[in-house]
Amino acid sequence: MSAVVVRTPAKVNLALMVGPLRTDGFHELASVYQAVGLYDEVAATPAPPGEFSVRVSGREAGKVPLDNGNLAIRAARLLADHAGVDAGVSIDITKGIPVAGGMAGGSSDAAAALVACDTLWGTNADRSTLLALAARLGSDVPFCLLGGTAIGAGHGEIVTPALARGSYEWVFALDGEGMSTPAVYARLDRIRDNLAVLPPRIPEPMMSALASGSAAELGATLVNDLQPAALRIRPRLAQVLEAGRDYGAIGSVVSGSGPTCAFLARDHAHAVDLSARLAGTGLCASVRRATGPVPGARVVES
Ligand SMILES: C[C@](O)(CO)[C@H](O)COP(=O)(O)OP(=O)(O)OC[C@H]1O[C@@H](n2ccc(N)nc2=O)[C@H](O)[C@@H]1O
Ligand SMILES: Nc1ncnc2c1ncn2[C@@H]1O[C@H](COP(=O)(O)OP(=O)(O)OP(=O)(O)O)[C@@H](O)[C@H]1O
Repeated sequence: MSAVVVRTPAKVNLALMVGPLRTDGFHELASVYQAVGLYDEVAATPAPPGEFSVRVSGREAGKVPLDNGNLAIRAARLLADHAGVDAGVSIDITKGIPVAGGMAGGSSDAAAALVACDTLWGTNADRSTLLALAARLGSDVPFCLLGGTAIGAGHGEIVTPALARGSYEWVFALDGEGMSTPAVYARLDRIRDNLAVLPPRIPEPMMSALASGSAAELGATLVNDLQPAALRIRPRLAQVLEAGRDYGAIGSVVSGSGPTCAFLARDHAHAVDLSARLAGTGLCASVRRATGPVPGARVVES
């Protein structure tokens, strides 16, 4: 068989409510994820049994590990072990998702590699098996399989599609320098300073906004408990958020663990205007536009 190509999206957390630190090192979460149209492409071609390799091209390719630290390789090995196949694969990733930007780039590649290798090897794993394998690879990986708009529970790995209408116009301000997810969670713990933390809950107004499909309502309810921690680590992000609000964004929030800042625009024309104005501030490394929700990791060619 020739290459299996999978297209896989970035995510933004519309709500990221962080509960107590658990004994396994994860925080209990209540999250609303949305998949947005910034994509990586993951191509899998056959390789001799036991040989797993990865090449990376595209934006920020130099920042991505090429060894077993690459989440796509780990996903391929996990599926081979689970399915009991003596297989190998050569993986080519074309990055379009910011690296270490809080948009689940590596997680999305892991989801894509599961889907690509499952097709390449004919292992025919069912949806629940793929979701369970995804959960072992990282908290965001199951959502990257699912796509759309979904609720995340547990440490983010238990995903359920959300009742959501509408299509939303996003503008993302990228920072040149990535941020470490564990460091941002650790900073939040320091800010909280052992004060009692309630179980996380998704704010009801956000679910109503999604059910109604109103961008203005959704924009007003964007929330991220990690944002204060991300701003302490990277204070310049506060200026980026302020600039977006000044230019009329109807919602603004740090994406996941940051440093990408996400802005909701009123409509397409406003998104074009907002992205040009943000780029003009010189406060961010680059600016990208995307719509959401979009589907999760999908085979586009085989
Ligand atoms: C910030 C988010 O992107 C929001 O969706 C996710 O919570 C992070 O998901 P991820 O990058 O897939 O993270 P994982 O690889 O599962 O975990 C990396 C590290 O982040 C911290 N972590 C992650 C998820 C969670 N619920 N609590 C945590 O404290 C832990 O230190 C963990 O060791
Ligand atoms: N396929 C991959 N693509 C990008 N980074 C990867 C990949 N595999 C492993 N990594 C490593 O993971 C780190 C985090 O990168 P990633 O792009 O997944 O961050 P993120 O978008 O902030 O993640 P999240 O939003 O899930 O917390 C990178 O610094 C890199 O070392």
